Amino acid sequence: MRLHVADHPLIRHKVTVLRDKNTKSPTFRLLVDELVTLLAYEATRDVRVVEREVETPLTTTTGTAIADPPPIIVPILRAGLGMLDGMTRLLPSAEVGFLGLKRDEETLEAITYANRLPDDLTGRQVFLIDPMLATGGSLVMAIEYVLERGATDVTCVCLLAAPEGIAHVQEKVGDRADVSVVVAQVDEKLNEVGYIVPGLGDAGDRLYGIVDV
Ligand SMILES: O=P(O)(O)OC[C@H]1O[C@H](OP(=O)(O)OP(=O)(O)O)[C@H](O)[C@@H]1O
Ligand SMILES: O=c1cc[nH]c(=O)[nH]1
Ligand SMILES: [Mg+2]
Repeated sequence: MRLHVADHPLIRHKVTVLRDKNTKSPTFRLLVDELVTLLAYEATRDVRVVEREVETPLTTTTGTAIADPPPIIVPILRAGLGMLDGMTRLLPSAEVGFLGLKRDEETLEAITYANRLPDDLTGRQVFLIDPMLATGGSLVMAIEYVLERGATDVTCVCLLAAPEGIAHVQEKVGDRADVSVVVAQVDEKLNEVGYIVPGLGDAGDRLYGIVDV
């Protein structure tokens, strides 16, 4: 697994406002969207492309186009939905699949409750989006899900990660070079109930305002 931690003052500034417990859902949603745009720039560095001829007003030259079939973006519901618009803005030709995972807050194990993805993902490039990588259980489940269906290039885009979660993903994925994690910031640790510290709380609740769904 490859790990890329974005290190940019604008990203740090926006994450700081996200962390603030007084930041309300409308601002939180806006900031998540802006952060995805900044992170997606790095996360799409290896997006598959082909050469494409283009006629300028002066001549013909060789340019670049997103390859076909296009990548598949998979938001991990609920919180990952907050990152979807930002990703599709940069990759408008991408297809979108959905994976609903909910962490059991007692056992900290992820449970799948929804799946709207093709069974056959042979050779496809997939972008998994979820703001929080805590124990890593949810992300590992999502990565295994798409790899088992044949995906060959998986990029995970997260906002905050705990070192424990990164280690867990690393252990499960091993040295596969076609799985990468791009994250805005790596936090200090997980607390005793599996929350990222300092973190930002429950990303789904903060995005959508509903607690305990
Ligand atoms: O790394 P983990 O320990 O698995 O935790 C991270 C997961 O927890 C959050 O989702 P949650 O289960 O709260 O669902 P939600 O998006 O519906 O709030 C988050 O969006 C991740 O999917
Ligand atoms: O800190 C955490 C951990 C899991 N899920 C969240 O939304 N936040
Ligand atoms: Mg949640």
